[in-house]
Amino acid sequence: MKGAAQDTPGGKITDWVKPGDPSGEFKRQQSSFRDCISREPGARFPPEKGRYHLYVSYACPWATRVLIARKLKGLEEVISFSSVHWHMGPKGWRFPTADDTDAAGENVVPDPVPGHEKFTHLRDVYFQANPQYEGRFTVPVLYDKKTQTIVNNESSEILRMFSTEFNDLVDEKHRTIDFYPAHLRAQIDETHEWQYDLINNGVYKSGFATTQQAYEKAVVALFEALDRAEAWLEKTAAEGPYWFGQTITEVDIRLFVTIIRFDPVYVQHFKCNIRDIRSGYPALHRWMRHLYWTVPAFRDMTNFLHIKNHYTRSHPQINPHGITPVGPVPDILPLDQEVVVVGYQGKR
Ligand SMILES: N[C@@H](CCC(=O)N[C@@H](CS)C(=O)NCC(=O)O)C(=O)O
Repeated sequence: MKGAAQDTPGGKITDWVKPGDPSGEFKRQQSSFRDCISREPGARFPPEKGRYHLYVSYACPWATRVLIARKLKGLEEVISFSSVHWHMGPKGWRFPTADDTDAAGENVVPDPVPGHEKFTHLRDVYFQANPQYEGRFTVPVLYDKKTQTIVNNESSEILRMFSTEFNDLVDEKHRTIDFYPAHLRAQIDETHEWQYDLINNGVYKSGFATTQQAYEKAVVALFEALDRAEAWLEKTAAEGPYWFGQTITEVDIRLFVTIIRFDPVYVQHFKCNIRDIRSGYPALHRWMRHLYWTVPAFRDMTNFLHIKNHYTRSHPQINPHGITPVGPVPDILPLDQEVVVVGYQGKR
């Protein structure tokens, strides 16, 4: 049986750093399913109401990117979704059961796709799509119910598909929303380049490092990138409230999901503690709270219960007893509550 002798075909699920790799550095694998839903005539996966299902975890920042986009684009009736349980065990993400009472949230349900009644773990979906699959069983997964396969499991690509490919199926108001508008593409690409590696993935590189050197390299680079983000938001505050002025773009969505997890989880669990957001980065803090408190898609798709429990109880190599810290209290401050800034003077 698949996975009987080991957690994944490549090793244990908690092997975030390859065993024996002396660098101690976390290296993220490439996503494997890279097909696209496309409006082009004759496309293998055309946009169609009710055809696709999105598997996510509320805990996961990559998955939350596409959940936010789905809602902002008014795709609730077009693409169904469900969330796995927040706990990731030796077999990876599992579907909640009727006995689970500790994972409240919209659509936190057993696999709802017809024909999947016996599926207990997300890995079952991966093996249905490819019985020889050898990669990690990650969320998000965009699944095609019609051909019973995975279309794509790379959040940045799913996010982009949601922005444009379903426009014929949504109303006028949502059709004009474009997270990757032509006039900003070059700037968006350039911003993704440093934010992905240093911030979105930087928190993981910091937290999963198994040598002091690998950790320090990642955490220092992460905070330099946060300084850069802070400087940009400070400089452009008058044009805001979003990263590029008046329009929500991919950059807001992709950066938000990391920054919202920062104080509740990354500061302590991933040792990203040179500063925190609330007392160290006033402009980022304001930008994040504005999105959370004034744009419902951001707030509705943020589930702190799943976020805090997942990280602290699914990484025994970091937190062997699985104790979830109570603070910070609250998880996010109110919109109008400014904090006296400590530490941040533009340099460490
Ligand atoms: N490149 C992927 C990364 C997704 C990813 O790493 N998801 C994590 C959760 S935050 C996951 O499912 N990990 C399970 C595993 O690696 O076993 C994307 O952006 O879609």
